[in-house]
Amino acid sequence: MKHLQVAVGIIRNADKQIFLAQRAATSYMANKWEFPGGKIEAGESAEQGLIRELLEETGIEVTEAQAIGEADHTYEDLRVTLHFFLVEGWKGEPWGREGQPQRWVEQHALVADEFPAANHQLIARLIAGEF
Ligand SMILES: Nc1nc2c([nH]c(=O)n2[C@H]2C[C@H](O)[C@@H](COP(=O)(O)OP(=O)(O)OP(=O)(O)O)O2)c(=O)[nH]1
Ligand SMILES: [Mg+2]
Repeated sequence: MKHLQVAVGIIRNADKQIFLAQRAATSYMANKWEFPGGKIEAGESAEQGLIRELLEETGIEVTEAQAIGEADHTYEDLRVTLHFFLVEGWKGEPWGREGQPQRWVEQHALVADEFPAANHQLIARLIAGEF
């Protein structure tokens, strides 16, 4: 089975709102909301992948990122390991650079069911205010 290493950015502003993007209608797990990010390439660290993906997908230049854990999950035909980073410092203003719908959500108002299953445990910890 294919196994992807994925860097994921929880972009959080001073009002404790988190930036979300919606997956394309044609993608795997279509229309789910997600934290921006993507596949870590060969030779890249997780943090390097994060920085590259957030620039590609949201236009920001990450200046502060803290690793807050990993989640391993197997979907029907795909295994993913998500490397989560809390991003609280950046240059620019995030936007859906690849045309994806976007929104800011209060950390405590996140809804786990809007996300892929691999995110559910982390969403619960965010709602509980662990970070
Ligand atoms: N970006 C992101 N991916 C997630 C999350 N949760 C989750 O299960 N995934 C899965 C979906 C994908 O199968 C996998 C890789 O993400 P991706 O599709 O964004 O990869 P990418 O940006 O490199 O995509 P592409 O260049 O191939 O279009 O991780 C999440 O919160 N954010
Ligand atoms: Mg992506």
